[in-house]
Amino acid sequence: MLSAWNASDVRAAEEPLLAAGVPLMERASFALATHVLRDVAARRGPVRGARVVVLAGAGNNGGDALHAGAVLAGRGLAVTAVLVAERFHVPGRAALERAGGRVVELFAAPAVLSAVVEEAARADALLDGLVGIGARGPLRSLAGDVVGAISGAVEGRTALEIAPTPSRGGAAPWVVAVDVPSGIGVDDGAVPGPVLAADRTVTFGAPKPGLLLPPAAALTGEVTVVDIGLRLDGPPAARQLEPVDVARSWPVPGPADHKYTRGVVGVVAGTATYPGAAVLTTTAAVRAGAGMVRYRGSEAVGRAVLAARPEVVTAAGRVQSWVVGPGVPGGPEAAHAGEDDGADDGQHERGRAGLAAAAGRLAGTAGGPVPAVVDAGGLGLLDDASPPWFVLTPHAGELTALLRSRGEDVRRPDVEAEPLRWAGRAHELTGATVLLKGGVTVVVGPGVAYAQADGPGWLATAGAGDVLAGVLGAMLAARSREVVERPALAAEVAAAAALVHGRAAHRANPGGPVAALDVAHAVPHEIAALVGGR
Ligand SMILES: NC(=O)C1=CN([C@@H]2O[C@H](COP(=O)(O)OP(=O)(O)OC[C@H]3O[C@@H](n4cnc5c(N)ncnc54)[C@H](O)[C@@H]3O)[C@@H](O)[C@H]2O)[C@@H](O)CC1
Ligand SMILES: [K+]
Repeated sequence: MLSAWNASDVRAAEEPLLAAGVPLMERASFALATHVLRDVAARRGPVRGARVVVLAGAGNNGGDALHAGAVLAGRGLAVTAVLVAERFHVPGRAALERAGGRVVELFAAPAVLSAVVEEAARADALLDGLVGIGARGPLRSLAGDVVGAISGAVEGRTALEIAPTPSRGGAAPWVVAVDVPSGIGVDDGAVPGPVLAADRTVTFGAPKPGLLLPPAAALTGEVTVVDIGLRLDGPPAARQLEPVDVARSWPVPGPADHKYTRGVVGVVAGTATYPGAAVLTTTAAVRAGAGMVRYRGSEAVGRAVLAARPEVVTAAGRVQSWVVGPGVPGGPEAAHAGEDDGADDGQHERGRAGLAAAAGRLAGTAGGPVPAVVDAGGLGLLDDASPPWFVLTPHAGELTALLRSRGEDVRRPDVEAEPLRWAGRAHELTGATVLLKGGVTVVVGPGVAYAQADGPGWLATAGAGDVLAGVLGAMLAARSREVVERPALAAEVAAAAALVHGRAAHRANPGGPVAALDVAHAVPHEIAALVGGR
């Protein structure tokens, strides 16, 4: 698992070490230079004579970059450091000059900006050391100008574009972000202004949340964490599950298991007009290893489900997790406006009953509360307060509607600009765990947040969300009681489902388009690969 800490926690961890004279900057800058050398060697062959431009800001981030530049100059690379602020890291500059590096005082002669941009565009490597964890807001003054101008000039790179893959060839410089790409929201992943998209981010001590969270996560390139000896003890601000975490916690059945110990998923999804969502959700739940899948929606849809998946049963009975809402019309706004016009095929009533059972509020149900996945039309069926073992799975549009229905003045672009903040707000307002779907999936539960970037862009296709709901339903059913008892566990399971779903999409058709049903069919193979490696 990757754990990310906020800037203030990293600073607090640095303080005692700095007070004790531990050479943190030497450690950081030496490791940074080592990674730059390795990358330049891999791309260019000989490193001697390779051209490096170092963008250095006023603080210690600039210090790291200048000291790394000094190491590179000492190895025979041609290093030019560009100082954007009158205040600069004095020992860093001195080290660089001693090693034979050249310094351009852009702050003293802003007119040389175009020459700087030209040199940067022709460089083999570009180090972005403008600001690190001391950044406040969008890049200002010359730092902003230089990033805007270089982004415009460097082939195929705009300030806000998705980071190119490390295999990107051509003449463009290899961009290495020092600690973080300068100008991102270090704690929240915001991109409030120009940011130079990096090919690699070398981050010190621990990942920062902004490296994992969208939208900034798209600008980091490969993230390399350098251990400089910091001890971070408190809870991380954001986490990212890795395959090994999911493999370790996957409930592999033993000889004593039967379908009820493995978990029964109850599904209310689809309508007679749109039965596909029900087929996808139930198929995914079956494929993800549910002990049993009960389709509890309308009869007409049930026939389509049974035709596709004869393993599914439609009779009432014990359920260990509910999946309510995929392919059911009506979201939060429709429900708020009292629009329940019958086009839902009676699914709203069935969904409400499922959610009431899951909340433990249905008279006469044995077994107590169980987890629930609440998707699409199910989101409009929620009560004012939900338990944390309900996992809401909106995309940005649905989350916006949910928030607006609860009095927040927010629009979709706001949610897209700050997904963690708004998923967190929805968690606060509803009490439920919130999984916000997107290129990077953000999950917020009580005291925990996850950011999962496991799937290809191809996964943005109709039906993919229905498959995720089914996979998550099966995973929640397998750990039903535990999820109800441990408030933060639903978020971990939801993040794990996002990982399995994303990796199954890669597996379904590596590098190419994927269809939702193919993703569902790839799920068992992905699970086998995961648990086979543990
Ligand atoms: N404390 C230490 O000794 C260590 C610090 N490290 C490095 O130091 C960095 C943090 O250093 P600092 O605390 O000096 O802060 P930064 O270097 O991140 O930035 C602070 C400086 O940038 C300017 N600035 C802030 N926001 C700006 C904006 N939006 N536009 C333009 N300029 C802006 C400020 O005027 C300030 O002078 C880390 O990210 C890391 O790279 C590492 O070397 C590890 C050890
Ligand atoms: K930086």
